[in-house]
Amino acid sequence: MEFITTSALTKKYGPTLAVDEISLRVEEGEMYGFLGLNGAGKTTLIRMLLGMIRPDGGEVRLFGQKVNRSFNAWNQVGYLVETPYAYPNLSVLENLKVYYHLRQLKDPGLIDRIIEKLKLNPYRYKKAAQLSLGNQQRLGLAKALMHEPKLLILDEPMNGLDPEGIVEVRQLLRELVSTGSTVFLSSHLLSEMAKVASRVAIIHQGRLVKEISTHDLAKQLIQKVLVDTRDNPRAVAYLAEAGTEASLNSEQEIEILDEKAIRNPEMITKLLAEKGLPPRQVYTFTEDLESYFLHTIKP
Ligand SMILES: Nc1ncnc2c1ncn2[C@@H]1O[C@H](COP(=O)(O)OP(=O)(O)OP(=O)(O)O)[C@@H](O)[C@H]1O
Repeated sequence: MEFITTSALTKKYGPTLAVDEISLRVEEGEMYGFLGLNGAGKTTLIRMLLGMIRPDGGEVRLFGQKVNRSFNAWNQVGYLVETPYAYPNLSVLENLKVYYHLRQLKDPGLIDRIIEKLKLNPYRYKKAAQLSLGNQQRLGLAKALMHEPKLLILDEPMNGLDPEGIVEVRQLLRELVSTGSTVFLSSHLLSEMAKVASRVAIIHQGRLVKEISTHDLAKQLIQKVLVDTRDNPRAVAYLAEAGTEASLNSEQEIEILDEKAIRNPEMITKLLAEKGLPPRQVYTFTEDLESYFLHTIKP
């Protein structure tokens, strides 16, 4: 079953076409990524999915039902859009209680379970306004998830989280999908999307420019290993002798595009260490959305 269907969905702000005839289909059980640079139109589309703003053209259907005033399945939808906290002067617990009552929920255990799940226990009595951005984001996610919706619509859910928080939210989203939820999430971070979503729509200036499986997207991304030693020209020569093509980039770092090295960068470390040039730094680089646009989408 299609959980989200948009048909030629359009929104204008004056002369700006924020969303320009976007048609999408999200199937039940998918983790669907909505990827675009800042200002691409992600938030505008999400607001239309949630019935927060009216389209100027086209329509939205959730679970096959048209989103309008008589749409009656909001209890099956959880969402997080931009500023996550609603009541800055209330504590985390009070915020969740308000939300519990607003949603007319009937299972008091839900609040404790969601606090546990989002690791908000240490901040239970802290005012929302005093939380770090990452914990505000967790509180927003707690609200989105508390009523155990079938469909989650999340605008940049990784925003403000530290690397550890990103890994936790990533795991949480995967867990939700593995237990049958459907997730639609937006991001400007291509590498993050490639890790979580199964399919990705790429939008640019309001238009859908590509819909691609993350498996195929990963194959199209430029990856390389960057290495720094105390004598990079000599290291490049050693690598060439060993059959690994390498070159110096404009920063005079060693750049290796070889697939084997990308899969196993330790082999480079080992080889150079044996030649007396142990690397000071070895890291794998995966291009970002701007760079991907440059070689695929922009003419
Ligand atoms: N209320 C509004 N009034 C006028 N223009 C708007 C409004 N909301 C959005 N826009 C414009 O519409 C375009 C799309 O904005 P939108 O916020 O949807 O993009 P986004 O992809 O979510 O970007 P960001 O990640 O920066 O929020 C932008 O050019 C933005 O300036």
